[in-house]
Amino acid sequence: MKEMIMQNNMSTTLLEALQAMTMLFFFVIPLFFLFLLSKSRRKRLPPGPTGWPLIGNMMMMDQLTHRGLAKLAQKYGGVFHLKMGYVHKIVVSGPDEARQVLQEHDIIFSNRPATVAISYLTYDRADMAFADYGLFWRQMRKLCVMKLFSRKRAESWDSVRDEVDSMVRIVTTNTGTAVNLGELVFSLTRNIIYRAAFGTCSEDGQDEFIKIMQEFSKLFGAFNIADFIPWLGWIGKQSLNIRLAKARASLDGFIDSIIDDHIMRKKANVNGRTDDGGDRETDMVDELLAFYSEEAKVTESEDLQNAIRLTKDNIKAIIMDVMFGGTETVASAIEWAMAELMRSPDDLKKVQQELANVVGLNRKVEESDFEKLTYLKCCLKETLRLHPPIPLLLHETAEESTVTGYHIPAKSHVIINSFAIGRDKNSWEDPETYKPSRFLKEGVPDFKGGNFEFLPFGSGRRSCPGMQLGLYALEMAVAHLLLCFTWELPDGMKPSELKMDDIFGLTAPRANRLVAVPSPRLLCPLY
Ligand code: HEM
Repeated sequence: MKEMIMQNNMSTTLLEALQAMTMLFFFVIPLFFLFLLSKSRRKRLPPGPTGWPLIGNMMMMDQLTHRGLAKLAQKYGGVFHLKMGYVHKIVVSGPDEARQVLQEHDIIFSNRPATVAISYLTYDRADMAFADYGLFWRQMRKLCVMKLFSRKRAESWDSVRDEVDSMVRIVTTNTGTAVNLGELVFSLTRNIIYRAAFGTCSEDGQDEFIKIMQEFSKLFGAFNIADFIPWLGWIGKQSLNIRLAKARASLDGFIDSIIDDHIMRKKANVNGRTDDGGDRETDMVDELLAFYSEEAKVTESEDLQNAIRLTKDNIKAIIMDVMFGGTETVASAIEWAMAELMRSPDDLKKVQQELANVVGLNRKVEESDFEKLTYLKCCLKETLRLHPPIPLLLHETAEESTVTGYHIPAKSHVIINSFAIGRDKNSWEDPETYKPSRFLKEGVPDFKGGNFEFLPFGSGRRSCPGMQLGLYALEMAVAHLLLCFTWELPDGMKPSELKMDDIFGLTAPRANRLVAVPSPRLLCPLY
């Protein structure tokens, strides 16, 4: 009996062991392998700091500056990932990764991210800079490049010359005293663009317009939770909407009257002539009105006139693009160029000697002089390398893609850190040092070709359409400031004491305005 019970117990244990083994072979092990397989197949996002549930890395919001992101790139590499609420942010900080984004997969990466504020202030992306890549953007860009920024539009180039002359005149009357060069060059570029856009330089109008632009700029950068977690959009919605509506109403009030005035002149058939019958320069509003219609239209046509019709909202939005794209960028480049030279007296001496040799001290700089002003060009390139006026290029993916093997989801916000790329230690020797002579060497990257180590104007489809005009204004302004004056820092300040901090916004200008004391240098009065 005892034996029978023991035998029974043994067979039960054996049965249980068999059942356990069957479970293991047929369920647990296959499940384990399935798990491993799915893990290996799961798309691998680029590395990055671990985030919190729902908010992701939103606590790191203050690090989303060109310097903060460059620091994170040292830890996580040339492409890394952050999650801000529901939004994937992909940060590109290496030249090879930038090449993949801007060249290899450029169509996928050519959209622009737009916040609630940006969409509202650009009349639902009726402009070029914030329009997504597609037919509308393509025809709009063609129009802007051919009609607004081209070298053929001599009026814009003339306004650069005239306004540089006015600036030199102001400095001439202030020689021997400390001049706020920063303020001066900011008003120079505002005058250039304002005149190129509206054909006038009225100071009252400009003051009002600058205030409107400043409010736009603040709203573009304002934090709004709806941009990251849409269902929390009710927080602060009312006050933001009031500010947005007020800002756009001021712009409407300001530009509508200018547009109406231009339309009236066009109807009266006096376009191109002043009231007294003389020639009137055509401005950007005139150029855009040639495409005006009550309803917007865009077609595939090769012929520009059939390709696109613009409403007043389109015209207003494009004018804002030009104002934002062309003022702070050029002004901050001129101010940084002068500051770097003030801190590097040997380079300053070399450039001034070159100007004296090529131009002489008894005439103004001509456009044809620039090809011989080699060292000046090196100094400007070195400035743009260390201080790219737009330090972060903002793109968005139209569909999912990959960068260096990592998965990039559709609708990711892609930040190309041009500031970090210009200081990449694998691409540049002694990257933090201002050394213009590096550009004298053969094979050093330039921003005009397909080099991804140096991206002050971006590269590919969304690169800067105003580059030629911007460079012309930069070269003209710096060349005249250095040809016509010698410069000293105020109050006996030594070059090494000049502060070089920047601030982060749409552009990265100097944190402290550059102040310097000019002395006359020309041999005869030209101004
Ligand atoms: C030193 C001067 C300038 C610099 C460094 C500069 C730089 C840039 C950069 C980096 C971009 C973005 C590229 C990208 O997202 O990949 C850009 C775009 C743009 N820039 Fe400039 N820019 C300058 C002058 C100008 C001027 C003078 C204008 C117009 C008068 C202008 C109009 C624009 C516009 C409209 C865009 C948007 C293009 C698009 O989205 O298709 N820029 N610029």
